[in-house]
Amino acid sequence: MSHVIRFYSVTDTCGWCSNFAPYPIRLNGKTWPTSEHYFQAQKFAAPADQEAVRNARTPMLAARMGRDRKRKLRRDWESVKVSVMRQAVQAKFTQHAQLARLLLDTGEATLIEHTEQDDDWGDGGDGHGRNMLGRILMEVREALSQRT
Ligand SMILES: Nc1c(N[C@@H]2O[C@H](COP(=O)(O)O)[C@@H](O)[C@H]2O)[nH]c(=O)[nH]c1=O
Repeated sequence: MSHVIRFYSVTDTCGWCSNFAPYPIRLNGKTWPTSEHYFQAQKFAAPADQEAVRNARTPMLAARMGRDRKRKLRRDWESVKVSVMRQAVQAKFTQHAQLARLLLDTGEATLIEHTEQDDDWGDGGDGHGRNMLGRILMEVREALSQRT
């Protein structure tokens, strides 16, 4: 029977689903300490701003910098953010074989980022959220399962 997996904190069950999990990715010719660093840095057009986020000591600090509107958000962010997240998550799971295995081992389970903090990437705590991160993880799982 298919089941539901709710994740959020890196230390919880399926914490490796979180973008804060410590798995570096290579993208755009650089190494990013976590998929969160990459995602947050892409909010900015200025290379110096991107680099500052890439160098953040923790994913939480990267998220804080990415959310700080003292840096100038790129104008098209709302229209590109889902593809940026897809790119980050895809890189994470194709560049770490052990993560690809863990994701495939979730089978047909529904993956849900469960948090009251976020009703866009997460479920909003009570299921009203869009769960975009969970959906992208399931898309990436589907793509991995079709690889030969
Ligand atoms: N909102 C949230 C987390 N959610 C994560 O934040 C990222 C999206 O960031 P943004 O689009 O800037 O809100 C994405 O990786 C999502 O999974 N995490 C956390 O520790 N704390 C938070 O409050």
